[in-house]
Amino acid sequence: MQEDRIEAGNLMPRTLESQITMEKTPSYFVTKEAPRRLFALSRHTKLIVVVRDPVTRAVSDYTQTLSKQPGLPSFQSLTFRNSTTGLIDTSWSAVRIGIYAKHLENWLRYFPLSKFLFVSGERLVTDPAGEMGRVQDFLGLKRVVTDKHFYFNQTKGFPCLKKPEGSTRPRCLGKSKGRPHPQISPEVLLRLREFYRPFNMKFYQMTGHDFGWD
Ligand SMILES: Nc1ncnc2c1ncn2[C@@H]1O[C@H](COP(=O)(O)OS(=O)(=O)O)[C@@H](OP(=O)(O)O)[C@H]1O
Repeated sequence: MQEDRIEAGNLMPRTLESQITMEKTPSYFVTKEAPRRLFALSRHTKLIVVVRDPVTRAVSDYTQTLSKQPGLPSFQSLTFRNSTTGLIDTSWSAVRIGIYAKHLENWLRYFPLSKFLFVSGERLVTDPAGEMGRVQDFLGLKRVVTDKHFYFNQTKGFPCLKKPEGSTRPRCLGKSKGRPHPQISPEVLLRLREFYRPFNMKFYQMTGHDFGWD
């Protein structure tokens, strides 16, 4: 389905001169054929990628799958191909997706770096208005969304919108965003952190931006 959407440009809504069409599919970033297909469809497309610490991302991904499949094996058993040697299972999608440098390499074969904006998932939580400012600048929009639009909701533990479009009431993201994560042994997290370090360094180098994950 997702691939059909990208391939069949005519399925995208028609856009007036004054409008921007946006499409959000997280899996495009990690889909091998996506850059080629998007390039064929529209080589002038601007690309926004939200990235967070790949270790936390893996745990978040696992938490999401666990909520749908309660009988899922432990995070630890899925992380390691061989627990004695500590060999990481890079075929597990929760691990593979966080190797951002590899995915970006695939995209850079078609799109120059100037077409990308990398949004920090961490800063999106600590400074949503700041990150949204960067997004609006990148898209060539007036800075309409500012800190006036956000407040920190203590119960949710995340920033929420004071007054979303078409509503008079504040709104937080849904229950599936910002769920508590299961406790994972510090040794497993450390091993994963070591695994990602060289890929993170490469990613910082490629993007010219240190995301501070180490
Ligand atoms: N404002 C606000 N409210 C709630 N959650 C927030 C917010 N900003 C960022 N986040 C983080 O977004 C994470 C979920 O986003 P995903 O990338 O998994 O979403 S998506 O399913 O790919 O669309 C989600 O991850 P988890 O904490 O693991 O649930 C959040 O940490």
